[in-house]
Amino acid sequence: MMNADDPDQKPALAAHDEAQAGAPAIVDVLAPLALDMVWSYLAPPDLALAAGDIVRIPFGSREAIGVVWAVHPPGATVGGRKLKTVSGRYDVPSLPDGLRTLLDWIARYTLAPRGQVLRLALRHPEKLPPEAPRVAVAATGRLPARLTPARRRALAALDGHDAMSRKGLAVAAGVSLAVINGLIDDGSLETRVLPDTPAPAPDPEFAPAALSDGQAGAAASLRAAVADGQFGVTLIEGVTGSGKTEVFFEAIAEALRQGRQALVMMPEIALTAQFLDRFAARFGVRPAEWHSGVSPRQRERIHAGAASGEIQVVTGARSALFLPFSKLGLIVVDEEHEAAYKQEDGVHYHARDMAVVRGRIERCHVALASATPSIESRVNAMRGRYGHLRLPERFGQRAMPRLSAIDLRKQAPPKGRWLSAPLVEAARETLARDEQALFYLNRRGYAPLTLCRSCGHRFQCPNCSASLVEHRFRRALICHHCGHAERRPDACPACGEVDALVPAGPGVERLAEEVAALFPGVPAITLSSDLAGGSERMRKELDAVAAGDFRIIIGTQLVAKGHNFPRLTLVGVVDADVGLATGDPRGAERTFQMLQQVTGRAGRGDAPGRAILQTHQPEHPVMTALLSGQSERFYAEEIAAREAAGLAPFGRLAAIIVAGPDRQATEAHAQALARAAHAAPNASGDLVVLGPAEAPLAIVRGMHRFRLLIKSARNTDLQGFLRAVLAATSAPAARIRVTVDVDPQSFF
Ligand SMILES: Nc1ncnc2c1ncn2[C@@H]1O[C@H](COP(=O)(O)OP(=O)(O)OP(=O)(O)O)[C@@H](O)[C@H]1O
Ligand SMILES: [Zn+2]
Repeated sequence: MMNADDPDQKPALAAHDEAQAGAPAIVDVLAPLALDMVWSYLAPPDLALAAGDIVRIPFGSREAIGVVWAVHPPGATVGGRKLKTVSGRYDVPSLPDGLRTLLDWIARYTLAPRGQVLRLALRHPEKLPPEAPRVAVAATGRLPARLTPARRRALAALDGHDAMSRKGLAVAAGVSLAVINGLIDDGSLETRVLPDTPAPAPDPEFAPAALSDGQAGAAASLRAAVADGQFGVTLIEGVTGSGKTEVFFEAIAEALRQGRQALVMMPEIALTAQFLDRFAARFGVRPAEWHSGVSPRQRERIHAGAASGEIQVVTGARSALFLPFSKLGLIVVDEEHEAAYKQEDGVHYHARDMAVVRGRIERCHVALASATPSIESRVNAMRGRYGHLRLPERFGQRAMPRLSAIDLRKQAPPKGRWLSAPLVEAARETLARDEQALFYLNRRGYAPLTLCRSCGHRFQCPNCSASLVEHRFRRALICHHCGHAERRPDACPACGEVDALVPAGPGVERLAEEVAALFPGVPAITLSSDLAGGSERMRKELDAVAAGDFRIIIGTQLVAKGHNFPRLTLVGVVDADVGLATGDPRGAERTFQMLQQVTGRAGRGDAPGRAILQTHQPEHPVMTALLSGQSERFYAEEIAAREAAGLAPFGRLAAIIVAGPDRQATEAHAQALARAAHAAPNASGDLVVLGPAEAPLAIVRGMHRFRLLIKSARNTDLQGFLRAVLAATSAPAARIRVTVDVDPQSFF
């Protein structure tokens, strides 16, 4: 794979190399290690290296992969040290300038070491076996010696076709492969190697939708923004079912007409799966799909295609942002408010925010779409920093779902049950009309807690300060934080009592049991992210739901947003209060968004929809805003509260998390950091240091966690301050890890 190893592939020497013959160029190479620095190497005399090239370098006693980050001007020397020489260059696309600028930017913003950030974009070139050639069979015109009925059918099925694959022909003719092979042996069919045809390109004129007036106005303004070819951001805020997808499709079509690429980001794989077919209906072919489940060969193709420009549209989760696009013309961030865009380990970056940064670097337009925008994007739009397009009504005169609440304090379900009588009644009516009902509960597994009735023992994770969640289907108690799993014992491990263990509270598996008992024989499906089988299986299940194969859906947040199930007319939220009392400063915003999204699944087809919230606090501002349809009021109050508290986007926040196996040593280091923070120069005088405090999830994976919060005004150099604090604190003891989280989203 390496150029340097391949005598036929010696690249031509660049002009300045020839002029400097004898004085090899010096390059700085960044390696994908959790370190901030680059290393200088000599370029091999026969290799003209450029910034972005992916190379192999001698590194200690081994070889490592790295990326040329800078090429020194000819004649430069480095400190008199004896430099090692780059071993070779990989024959894969190099990282384009825009992408390297983005990676440097992310490193500066998140404080993650540059080498660690590089890992987001660098794929280790893999040695894949050569691709099997695609072989087809074609008729030779010669009749076989013996013409059986099966052989006749096979030859007839080929009539009018140039060539077909052996398997395709066998299926088309309804014969076995042996029949086809016999015809090849007899000389009636010949095999042909098909040329490698490039993937068909999406066609912007394939099947444009007839847009509503509102959509058409929004689409025109986005098209103009894309055609303009400059950086800019637009927030597309449209109620659930308003047809935001059709609007951003027109922006994608414009990027394609301009000969530029488009990236469509979705918060999770379940959404990309459904998007593929909708895209194909509009543009004639599916877009490239990029996420962790894609095969290595496909990844390599997409990587190369993004770099060459041959792949024009990619849809994917967070990591698609780091593909080496060569002529990006549009980035769409769908469901921009989703917390899943924030990466919570390794490099703590927010993919929506970094999409805006990449858009600025690539000079392309960025469209953020949501029915329930984040407070940050909402404020940016209100202040005119972002364009703001609004679709206040559903497409096709469809009404928004009718919302009502059930006060669980007054209408509690029977003991050990979770569906109240009015909700069950509503579901019966829905099923009688041949429509679908969705029961929404954002809790995976059977029960969130297992208790001993005899002694009160609770099953806790041995590595985390968290309860074990019973998963009956997998016959295990599982920790949702570290993955620890154990068998559910017959006797209580604390008191030895047999048959005394009871599940407490519901998860979707338990809810499914209740549904089966209440609605015997009604086809139901439980959908949660535990579903085995990856994105293909997910796509099939979601298609089956959309086709109406199931009458009842029991689901977690996986089914709450983005999906379009035309026959779904009732959404029952089993526990609307989950997420309100967690101590998360974003709890209200998150709950509001989630409930708005999930209730928005109802009534998207011809029949009107309704949604029922089971709650213990119908007077909570989140519930009253939802029930009265006053999202504006909710946003106004949330924005005012954020402003008063100096939180984003009005102020800035960063967390420093210290984690270590020994509680005392960990806390001591957190305190040392706090002392350094109080002593560090605070030029603007507006920095506030809070903590250290034990994190709400005090132990995760056996590591004790302490957290400092640092608050500042919007224009303060928060990163500079954090850097100074880290530099002023002596290195932590072995095994203590310090993580910086700028703009934290999670407070556990
Ligand atoms: N112009 C159009 N012509 C035909 N059908 C349309 C059009 N616009 C939207 N629709 C249909 O309306 C439904 C809702 O559209 P879409 O899924 O784009 O909504 P959305 O705004 O993305 O909603 P959500 O925020 O809930 O995901 C879909 O079934 C879509 O096919
Ligand atoms: Zn655990």
